[in-house]
Amino acid sequence: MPAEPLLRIEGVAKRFGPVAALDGLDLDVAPGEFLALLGGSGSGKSTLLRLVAGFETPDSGRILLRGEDLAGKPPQARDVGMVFQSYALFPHLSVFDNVAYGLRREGVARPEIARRVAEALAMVGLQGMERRMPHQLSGGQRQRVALVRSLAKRPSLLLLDEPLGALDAGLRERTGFELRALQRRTGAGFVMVTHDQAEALSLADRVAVLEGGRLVQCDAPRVLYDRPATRFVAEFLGGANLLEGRAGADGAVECPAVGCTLRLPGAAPPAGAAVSVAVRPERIGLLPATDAPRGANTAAGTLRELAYRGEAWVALVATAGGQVLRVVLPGGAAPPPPGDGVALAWEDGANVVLKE
Ligand SMILES: Nc1ncnc2c1ncn2[C@@H]1O[C@H](COP(=O)(O)OP(=O)(O)OP(=O)(O)O)[C@@H](O)[C@H]1O
Repeated sequence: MPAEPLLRIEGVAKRFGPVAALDGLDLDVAPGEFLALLGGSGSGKSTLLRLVAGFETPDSGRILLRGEDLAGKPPQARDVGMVFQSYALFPHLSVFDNVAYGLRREGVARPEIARRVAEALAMVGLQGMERRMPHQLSGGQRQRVALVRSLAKRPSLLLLDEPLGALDAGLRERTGFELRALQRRTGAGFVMVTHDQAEALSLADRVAVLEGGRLVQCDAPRVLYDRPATRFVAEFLGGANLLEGRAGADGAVECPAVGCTLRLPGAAPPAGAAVSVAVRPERIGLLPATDAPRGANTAAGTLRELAYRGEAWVALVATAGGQVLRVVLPGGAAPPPPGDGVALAWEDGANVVLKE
């Protein structure tokens, strides 16, 4: 992280009556960084964007853009653009006029407006569509117009609130890639709200996970996925299995709900300590009961449910201890039929010890 972040959020709190929408949040965004804000409904994601854009005022804390405190600065005076899920194009204005709108309001000269609009539309492959009205565009095209409209003023920070939420799955992925390319080309910092974890992981440089108005973890996608800090993050991202146990004198963790012993990577926990461990479903191998391995990180069980998803199988296995574990196998695997006895096995490195 460079010395001066593009955006710095320091201890920001915001209440709406009895609801603490944000509860003392600290977060930095580096210049040119793509940050995703991920969290469940009501976790405070939109409130955070609205505070940065200037549509709401924090109760306490500071918001700095390139070191400048934004307190008291109206939205239009901030070097910040915003894109909403609902496109929010002016229906009675052409594509050209929609993109030119903000530039005209700023008093930019006409030839410069024409140049910037053409450049903006070319960036998202919409050249030649200047005269079209919003209703003559597809959903994906409308969202691209909304995107470049918000970038026409060349803000150093772009806030995006569920920008892909209204698009269907195929278009969502393609527009996501375009968004990413656009971000790289403009060099602007992007902060995107989403509650789609796959979208956050695939597009962002870092993902900030919010829970109840607090930041629970902010890391690169791979780190967040492989090393979730808390139970919430582990469950929210990829539906990890949560195993509870107690450390023995040898450092191994007995897990009665599964009927297994866990061997942890790294330093052994003190004897008697309660330990929570996350194990990703795709890190667990599934074998016929006849090939059951012995020792740590193995469990016996019965295959309860099996679902084919094309690129993967999802299996639910009721373990000897009673807890049901979720296992994801590659689509090319040939799992046994439901009802069969199975054995599960995973490596030490798959055991991620959670802080809380
Ligand atoms: N203007 C408002 N008046 C009253 N309560 C509000 C207002 N705006 C937000 N809240 C409350 O603050 C909390 C956080 O809301 P926010 O919209 O930031 O969540 P979110 O994470 O964006 O949720 P979603 O994913 O559902 O959009 C919620 O409990 C919400 O009901």
